[in-house]
Amino acid sequence: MSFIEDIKARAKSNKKTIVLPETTDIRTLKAAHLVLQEEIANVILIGDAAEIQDKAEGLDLSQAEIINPKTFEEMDTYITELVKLREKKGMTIEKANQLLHNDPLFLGVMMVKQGKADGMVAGAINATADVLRPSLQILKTAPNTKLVSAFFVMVVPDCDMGANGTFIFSDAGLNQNPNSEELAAIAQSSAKSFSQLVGQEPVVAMLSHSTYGSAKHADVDKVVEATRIAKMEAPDLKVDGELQLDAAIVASVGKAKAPSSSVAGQANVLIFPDLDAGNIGYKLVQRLAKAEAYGPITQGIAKPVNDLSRGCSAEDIVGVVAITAVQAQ
Ligand SMILES: CC(C)(COP(=O)(O)OP(=O)(O)OC[C@H]1O[C@@H](n2cnc3c(N)ncnc32)[C@H](O)[C@@H]1OP(=O)(O)O)[C@@H](O)C(=O)NCCC(=O)NCCS
Ligand SMILES: CC(=O)OP(=O)(O)O
Repeated sequence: MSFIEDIKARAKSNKKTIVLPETTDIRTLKAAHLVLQEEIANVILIGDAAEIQDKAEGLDLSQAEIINPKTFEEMDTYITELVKLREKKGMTIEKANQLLHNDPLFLGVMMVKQGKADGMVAGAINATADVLRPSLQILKTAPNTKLVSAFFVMVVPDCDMGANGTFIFSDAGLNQNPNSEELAAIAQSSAKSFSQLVGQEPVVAMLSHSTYGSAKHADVDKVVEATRIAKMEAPDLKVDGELQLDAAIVASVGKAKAPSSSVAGQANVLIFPDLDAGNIGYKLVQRLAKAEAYGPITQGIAKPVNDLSRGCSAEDIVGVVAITAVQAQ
């Protein structure tokens, strides 16, 4: 069974409700149709029912719950709750009323907060910052978590590296220039996400342009320190660095460049030194190696809200919905 078939089967076995706020986007409506047809999750769509049906011509959305902000009966409660949550940050009844009526991303996140939905997926037409900011502000980090970060599950065709071609690339979506402590936290969260989603032992490489001291620079020092912290905080985790990408995933190169490392050549969780590297890296592998790329999936957030690339397909959205449903179980 492929990675995504396994995730879909797990989602079906304990069905959750996922809200999709971007209903002016046809890929989102196609994805909703497929999610309902494959019985992966229950779906809530935000918008005007007549407009959605019009746009979704030929698609069967009869099983979706459509919520129009203008007529949503719980709106007053949501406004009061949002004010309570963000009063200290300047939220007023007027602002909450404005946001919840006019910004489906805020209404979707509040549905997750209030337990009406188990998770949200958006980002097909909104930039990552706009998708993640409401969830960071309203849902906050999960207990015992320092930092929310975002990863991609990459499934590379015809590849015997990683877990038979499956990898986590992290952080590829959220933290722009993580320091050593933050990189160590991203490594530990990503290892847990790999175990949860892929079901195999994580082998974590802290990536750099240097392997075991082959280059000298402050950027290298940051990764060396992050590796030290990750090893100290998670002594049972297979984690090593600093490693170049080839030393991390190609057995023969790993042996040549870092012969004493038990991670080199075996890594399936790749921790990038900053968001430039992570975001460019995942897009290179997706576009040139034709890998499936699911994400950005968030980790460390109190309830699952996941993002998409604006370049996503309807099938990508279905995959992220299934992953979100599994995270919610
Ligand atoms: C996500 C992002 C918008 C957060 O930015 P920000 O400037 O910190 O946003 P805000 O200051 O409005 O912070 C919102 C809240 O989230 C919290 N927060 C921000 N980043 C966080 C993180 N990584 N983990 C946990 N909480 C975080 C802040 O503490 C703040 O909480 P508060 O309002 O209760 O005090 C920003 O990190 C970003 O733009 N990242 C890059 C996204 C991107 O473009 N990716 C490339 C494409 S995938
Ligand atoms: C994840 C990502 O890069 O998102 P977008 O392509 O929408 O900027």
